[in-house]
Amino acid sequence: MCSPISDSSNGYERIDLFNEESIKELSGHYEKILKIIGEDPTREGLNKTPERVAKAMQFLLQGYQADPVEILQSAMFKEDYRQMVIVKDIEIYSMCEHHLLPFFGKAHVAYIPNGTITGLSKIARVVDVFARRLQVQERLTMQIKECIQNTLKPLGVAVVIEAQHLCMQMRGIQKQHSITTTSDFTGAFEKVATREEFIKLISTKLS
Ligand SMILES: Nc1nc2c(ncn2[C@@H]2O[C@H](COP(=O)(O)OP(=O)(O)OP(=O)(O)O)[C@@H](O)[C@H]2O)c(=O)[nH]1
Ligand SMILES: [Zn+2]
Repeated sequence: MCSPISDSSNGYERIDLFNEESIKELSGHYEKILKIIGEDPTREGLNKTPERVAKAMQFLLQGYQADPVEILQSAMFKEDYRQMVIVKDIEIYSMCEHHLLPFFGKAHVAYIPNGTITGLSKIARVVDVFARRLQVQERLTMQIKECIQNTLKPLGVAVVIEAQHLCMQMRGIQKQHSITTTSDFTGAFEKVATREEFIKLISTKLS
């Protein structure tokens, strides 16, 4: 595991994004891949590519190095607000664990506090931490829900993710316009009326 670059306890800033040892090792593998696909890794356009890809992978998969529970715990405030809090249209960029190709779209997250609220940005950070790992969309949806439910202990959590999968667009079945929607709910959101209010609010566009 990489060593921390900062002592911050918010669970995200301690990520050591560009770990030299793993970049070197990854670069060696990408150089071999370039050769196997019939390229010349020494030609001008490619000679830095293995390192660039290694850094890109470290960036895209940085979520393994962050602790989402710590992120939420770093900004929890006692507050008596007991209505729905929704953070919607959180853009996600994740990587399909079957093909190592991106899937991307939006996450909508809601919770109903039970005496404790969290910083709004922390919700988006939690989404990012789980998205920046190898994933399937269903697990990503569940992990976000479970993390918020178990850490904040609200009256309920709702998560909806809408995403396009490049493995279904650029290759394989090649369906360019298909969108996958996943959702998961706990507690108060199991009540149909509450869930409908959430769905209505995430579907409404501000003018
Ligand atoms: N449920 C789920 N499936 C996913 C996700 N991302 C990719 N997949 C699917 O994972 C499946 C892997 O199926 P396989 O038959 O083992 O792989 P494949 O031969 O490459 O399949 P095709 O994509 O159909 O060509 C495919 O159906 C993908 O569409 C995801 O987030 N959730
Ligand atoms: Zn895939």
